Amino acid sequence: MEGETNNGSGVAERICYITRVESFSACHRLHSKSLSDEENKKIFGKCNNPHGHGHNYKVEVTVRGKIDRQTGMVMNLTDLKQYIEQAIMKPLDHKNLDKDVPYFANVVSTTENVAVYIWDSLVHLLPPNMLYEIKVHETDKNIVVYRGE
Ligand SMILES: Nc1nc2c(c(=O)[nH]1)N=C([C@H](O)[C@H](O)COP(=O)(O)OP(=O)(O)OP(=O)(O)O)CN2
Ligand SMILES: [Zn+2]
Repeated sequence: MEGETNNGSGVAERICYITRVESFSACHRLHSKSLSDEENKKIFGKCNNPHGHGHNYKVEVTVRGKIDRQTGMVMNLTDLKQYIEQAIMKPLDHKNLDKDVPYFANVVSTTENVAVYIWDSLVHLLPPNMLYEIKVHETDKNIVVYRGE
């Protein structure tokens, strides 16, 4: 059957995807240091406002793996919650992304780059090859997916 692998003992193993959702609030300004003020204004428009603006971001973290026969879990969602706390909530929640998060000092705080930041932070905490996808909702209408490519 599709999605099954064999663990060598003839017993089929099932691959499953599990997702945990968290929300954080942050402000930012879209501004590139490698562009002139005029170019920034032209490209980013209202999002280049010098005083910034805020979002209630929603992040979906998806992990892929085998369902462990003994525990019935791909991984314990309580553990995933703690990794998310460490990699997303502590550094980003109620922060000015551009000023409080060193990563964004020279990286434009687009949702694409927020997704990459979250991937790079989480991938080191999770067991190897388990992180599958980061989906960031900047607004209800603007959604970015990053799969580590
Ligand atoms: N490729 C990207 N484009 C834009 C990003 C981004 O991260 N990646 N971000 C923004 C702004 O940060 C902005 O805050 C988006 O706001 P806005 O366009 O107002 O959001 P909505 O589309 O949800 O609002 P409506 O006005 O209701 O359409 C811009 N571009
Ligand atoms: Zn924005």
